[in-house]
Amino acid sequence: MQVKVIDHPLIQHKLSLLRDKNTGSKDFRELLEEIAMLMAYELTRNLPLEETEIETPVARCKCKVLTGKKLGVVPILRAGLGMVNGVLRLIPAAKVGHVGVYRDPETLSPVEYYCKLPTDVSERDFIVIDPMLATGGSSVATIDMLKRKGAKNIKLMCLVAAPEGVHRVNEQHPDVEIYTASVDERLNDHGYIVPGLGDAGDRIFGTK
Ligand SMILES: O=P(O)(O)OC[C@H]1O[C@H](OP(=O)(O)OP(=O)(O)O)[C@H](O)[C@@H]1O
Ligand SMILES: O=c1cc[nH]c(=O)[nH]1
Ligand SMILES: [Mg+2]
Repeated sequence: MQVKVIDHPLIQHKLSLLRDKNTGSKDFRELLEEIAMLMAYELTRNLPLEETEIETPVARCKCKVLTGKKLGVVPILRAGLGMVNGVLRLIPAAKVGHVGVYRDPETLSPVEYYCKLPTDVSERDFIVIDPMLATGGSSVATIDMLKRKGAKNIKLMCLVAAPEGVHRVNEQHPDVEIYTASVDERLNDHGYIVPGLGDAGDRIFGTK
Protein backbone atom coordinates (compact mmCIF):
# COMPACT_ATOMS: atom_id res chain seq x y z
CA MET A 1 0.00 0.00 0.00
CA GLN A 2 1.63 3.25 -1.20
CA VAL A 3 0.38 6.14 0.94
CA LYS A 4 1.94 8.92 3.00
CA VAL A 5 0.26 9.35 6.37
CA ILE A 6 0.78 12.84 7.79
CA ASP A 7 0.65 12.16 11.49
CA HIS A 8 1.54 15.62 12.85
CA PRO A 9 0.03 16.01 16.34
CA LEU A 10 -1.94 19.14 15.36
CA ILE A 11 -3.52 17.30 12.44
CA GLN A 12 -4.33 14.23 14.53
CA HIS A 13 -5.92 16.36 17.26
CA LYS A 14 -8.06 18.31 14.82
CA LEU A 15 -9.04 15.12 12.98
CA SER A 16 -10.33 13.63 16.23
CA LEU A 17 -12.54 16.70 16.71
CA LEU A 18 -13.85 16.27 13.15
CA ARG A 19 -14.68 12.62 13.77
CA ASP A 20 -16.82 13.51 16.78
CA LYS A 21 -20.47 13.34 15.74
CA ASN A 22 -21.25 16.24 18.07
CA THR A 23 -19.07 18.65 16.10
CA GLY A 24 -21.39 20.98 14.17
CA SER A 25 -20.98 22.37 10.64
CA LYS A 26 -19.34 25.67 11.63
CA ASP A 27 -16.57 24.01 13.64
CA PHE A 28 -16.33 21.20 11.10
CA ARG A 29 -15.64 23.68 8.28
CA GLU A 30 -13.06 25.61 10.31
CA LEU A 31 -11.20 22.49 11.41
CA LEU A 32 -11.20 21.02 7.90
CA GLU A 33 -9.73 24.21 6.48
CA GLU A 34 -7.04 24.28 9.17
CA ILE A 35 -6.10 20.65 8.53
CA ALA A 36 -6.01 21.26 4.78
CA MET A 37 -3.52 24.06 5.34
CA LEU A 38 -1.32 21.87 7.56
CA MET A 39 -1.45 19.02 5.04
CA ALA A 40 -0.57 21.38 2.19
CA TYR A 41 2.59 22.32 4.10
CA GLU A 42 3.69 18.69 3.87
CA LEU A 43 2.59 18.21 0.26
CA THR A 44 4.61 21.20 -0.91
CA ARG A 45 7.78 20.08 0.87
CA ASN A 46 9.62 19.33 -2.39
CA LEU A 47 8.68 22.43 -4.37
CA PRO A 48 11.72 23.52 -6.37
CA LEU A 49 13.76 26.49 -5.20
CA GLU A 50 16.27 28.70 -6.99
CA GLU A 51 18.90 31.07 -5.77
CA THR A 52 18.54 34.82 -5.97
CA GLU A 53 20.40 37.79 -4.51
CA ILE A 54 18.70 40.00 -1.95
CA GLU A 55 19.87 43.09 -0.15
CA THR A 56 18.93 43.02 3.51
CA PRO A 57 19.27 46.22 5.58
CA VAL A 58 22.69 44.83 6.59
CA ALA A 59 24.27 43.09 3.58
CA ARG A 60 23.76 41.44 0.20
CA CYS A 61 23.16 37.72 0.38
CA LYS A 62 22.17 34.74 -1.69
CA CYS A 63 18.68 33.50 -0.79
CA LYS A 64 16.28 30.87 -2.02
CA VAL A 65 12.92 31.56 -3.62
CA LEU A 66 10.36 29.31 -5.31
CA THR A 67 11.00 28.77 -9.01
CA GLY A 68 7.36 29.59 -9.66
CA LYS A 69 6.26 26.14 -10.77
CA LYS A 70 2.66 26.32 -11.95
CA LEU A 71 0.27 24.55 -9.59
CA GLY A 72 -3.38 23.63 -9.80
CA VAL A 73 -5.74 22.60 -7.02
CA VAL A 74 -8.73 20.46 -7.95
CA PRO A 75 -11.43 19.92 -5.31
CA ILE A 76 -13.87 17.09 -5.99
CA LEU A 77 -17.33 18.61 -5.50
CA ARG A 78 -18.88 19.00 -3.09
CA ALA A 79 -16.82 17.97 -0.09
CA GLY A 80 -13.44 18.89 -1.61
CA LEU A 81 -14.54 22.54 -1.49
CA GLY A 82 -14.10 22.41 2.29
CA MET A 83 -10.33 22.05 1.87
CA VAL A 84 -9.65 24.58 -0.92
CA ASN A 85 -9.17 27.72 1.15
CA GLY A 86 -6.77 26.00 3.53
CA VAL A 87 -4.58 24.93 0.62
CA LEU A 88 -4.79 28.35 -1.06
CA ARG A 89 -3.58 30.04 2.12
CA LEU A 90 -0.21 28.37 1.51
CA ILE A 91 -0.15 28.45 -2.29
CA PRO A 92 -2.25 31.50 -3.20
CA ALA A 93 -1.04 31.61 -6.81
CA ALA A 94 -2.43 28.16 -7.60
CA LYS A 95 -5.26 27.99 -10.12
CA VAL A 96 -8.38 26.13 -9.04
CA GLY A 97 -10.15 23.58 -11.24
CA HIS A 98 -13.47 22.01 -10.24
CA VAL A 99 -14.56 18.46 -10.86
CA GLY A 100 -18.07 17.35 -9.99
CA VAL A 101 -18.39 13.69 -9.12
CA TYR A 102 -20.87 12.11 -6.77
CA ARG A 103 -21.12 8.52 -5.66
CA ASP A 104 -24.29 6.68 -6.61
CA PRO A 105 -25.62 5.52 -3.22
CA GLU A 106 -26.79 2.15 -4.59
CA THR A 107 -23.94 1.09 -6.87
CA LEU A 108 -21.23 3.24 -5.18
CA SER A 109 -20.02 4.04 -8.70
CA PRO A 110 -18.84 7.59 -9.47
CA VAL A 111 -21.15 9.82 -11.53
CA GLU A 112 -19.39 12.70 -13.29
CA TYR A 113 -21.35 15.94 -13.71
CA TYR A 114 -18.92 18.84 -14.02
CA CYS A 115 -15.37 19.61 -15.11
CA LYS A 116 -13.80 23.05 -15.41
CA LEU A 117 -10.02 23.14 -15.38
CA PRO A 118 -7.38 25.80 -16.05
CA THR A 119 -6.63 26.05 -19.79
CA ASP A 120 -2.93 25.18 -19.43
CA VAL A 121 -3.48 21.77 -17.81
CA SER A 122 -0.42 20.14 -19.34
CA GLU A 123 1.91 22.81 -17.87
CA ARG A 124 0.70 22.45 -14.26
CA ASP A 125 1.24 20.08 -11.38
CA PHE A 126 -2.06 19.24 -9.69
CA ILE A 127 -3.26 18.50 -6.19
CA VAL A 128 -6.63 16.72 -6.18
CA ILE A 129 -8.42 17.27 -2.87
CA ASP A 130 -11.30 15.43 -1.24
CA PRO A 131 -11.75 14.69 2.46
CA MET A 132 -12.83 11.08 1.84
CA LEU A 133 -11.14 8.29 -0.13
CA ALA A 134 -13.57 5.39 0.31
CA THR A 135 -13.87 2.91 -2.59
CA GLY A 136 -11.58 5.21 -4.58
CA GLY A 137 -14.07 5.50 -7.45
CA SER A 138 -14.47 9.30 -7.25
CA SER A 139 -10.73 9.95 -7.02
CA VAL A 140 -9.88 7.58 -9.85
CA ALA A 141 -12.57 9.17 -12.08
CA THR A 142 -11.18 12.65 -11.30
CA ILE A 143 -7.58 11.64 -11.98
CA ASP A 144 -8.73 9.97 -15.23
CA MET A 145 -10.38 13.27 -16.27
CA LEU A 146 -7.27 15.30 -15.46
CA LYS A 147 -4.99 12.92 -17.35
CA ARG A 148 -7.34 12.90 -20.38
CA LYS A 149 -6.93 16.70 -20.47
CA GLY A 150 -3.14 16.41 -20.36
CA ALA A 151 -2.14 16.52 -16.67
CA LYS A 152 1.02 14.54 -15.96
CA ASN A 153 1.96 15.25 -12.39
CA ILE A 154 -0.83 14.68 -9.85
CA LYS A 155 -0.93 14.23 -6.08
CA LEU A 156 -4.04 13.20 -4.15
CA MET A 157 -4.75 14.75 -0.76
CA CYS A 158 -7.50 13.24 1.34
CA LEU A 159 -8.24 13.57 5.01
CA VAL A 160 -9.33 10.00 5.73
CA ALA A 161 -8.69 6.98 3.51
CA ALA A 162 -9.95 3.40 3.51
CA PRO A 163 -7.45 0.70 2.58
CA GLU A 164 -9.76 -0.26 -0.32
CA GLY A 165 -9.52 3.25 -1.82
CA VAL A 166 -5.75 3.43 -1.40
CA HIS A 167 -5.35 0.07 -3.18
CA ARG A 168 -7.61 1.17 -6.03
CA VAL A 169 -5.77 4.42 -6.67
CA ASN A 170 -2.39 2.63 -6.35
CA GLU A 171 -3.54 0.06 -8.89
CA GLN A 172 -5.09 2.42 -11.45
CA HIS A 173 -2.72 5.36 -11.02
CA PRO A 174 0.57 4.12 -9.56
CA ASP A 175 2.23 7.46 -10.41
CA VAL A 176 -0.11 9.42 -8.10
CA GLU A 177 1.16 9.94 -4.55
CA ILE A 178 -1.57 9.78 -1.91
CA TYR A 179 -1.36 11.92 1.23
CA THR A 180 -3.79 11.35 4.08
CA ALA A 181 -4.15 12.08 7.79
CA SER A 182 -5.37 8.54 8.49
CA VAL A 183 -5.83 5.15 6.88
CA ASP A 184 -8.88 3.85 8.71
CA GLU A 185 -9.96 0.23 9.27
CA ARG A 186 -12.34 -0.59 6.42
CA LEU A 187 -15.53 0.23 4.53
CA ASN A 188 -18.93 -0.81 5.87
CA ASP A 189 -21.73 -2.40 3.77
CA HIS A 190 -22.84 1.06 2.58
CA GLY A 191 -19.35 2.06 1.46
CA TYR A 192 -18.76 4.38 4.42
CA ILE A 193 -15.35 4.55 6.03
CA VAL A 194 -15.16 2.95 9.51
CA PRO A 195 -14.69 4.71 11.87
CA GLY A 196 -14.42 7.65 9.43
CA LEU A 197 -16.39 10.80 10.13
CA GLY A 198 -19.67 10.16 8.33
CA ASP A 199 -20.71 11.96 5.14
CA ALA A 200 -18.19 14.75 4.73
CA GLY A 201 -20.32 16.80 2.29
CA ASP A 202 -23.35 16.70 4.57
CA ARG A 203 -21.30 17.64 7.61
CA ILE A 204 -19.63 20.60 5.83
CA PHE A 205 -22.80 22.00 4.29
CA GLY A 206 -25.36 20.94 6.88
CA THR A 207 -27.37 18.78 4.46
CA LYS A 208 -28.71 15.29 5.06
O1 LIG B 1 -14.11 6.89 -2.77
P1 LIG B 1 -15.57 6.92 -3.07
O2 LIG B 1 -16.23 5.60 -2.77
O3 LIG B 1 -15.86 7.39 -4.46
O4 LIG B 1 -16.26 7.91 -2.04
C1 LIG B 1 -15.72 9.14 -1.72
C2 LIG B 1 -16.58 10.24 -2.27
O5 LIG B 1 -17.84 10.29 -1.59
C3 LIG B 1 -18.06 11.61 -1.09
O6 LIG B 1 -18.71 12.39 -2.03
P2 LIG B 1 -20.30 12.27 -2.26
O7 LIG B 1 -20.60 11.26 -3.32
O8 LIG B 1 -20.97 12.09 -0.96
O9 LIG B 1 -20.64 13.67 -2.90
P3 LIG B 1 -20.78 15.07 -2.15
O10 LIG B 1 -19.38 15.51 -1.82
O11 LIG B 1 -21.43 15.92 -3.16
O12 LIG B 1 -21.61 14.88 -0.92
C4 LIG B 1 -16.65 12.10 -0.84
O13 LIG B 1 -16.57 13.49 -0.72
C5 LIG B 1 -15.89 11.56 -2.01
O14 LIG B 1 -15.94 12.39 -3.16
O1 LIG C 1 -17.30 7.56 4.75
C1 LIG C 1 -17.56 8.17 3.70
C2 LIG C 1 -17.50 7.55 2.44
C3 LIG C 1 -17.80 8.29 1.34
N1 LIG C 1 -18.13 9.59 1.47
C4 LIG C 1 -18.17 10.20 2.67
O2 LIG C 1 -18.50 11.39 2.76
N2 LIG C 1 -17.90 9.47 3.78
MG1 LIG D 1 -21.42 13.37 0.38
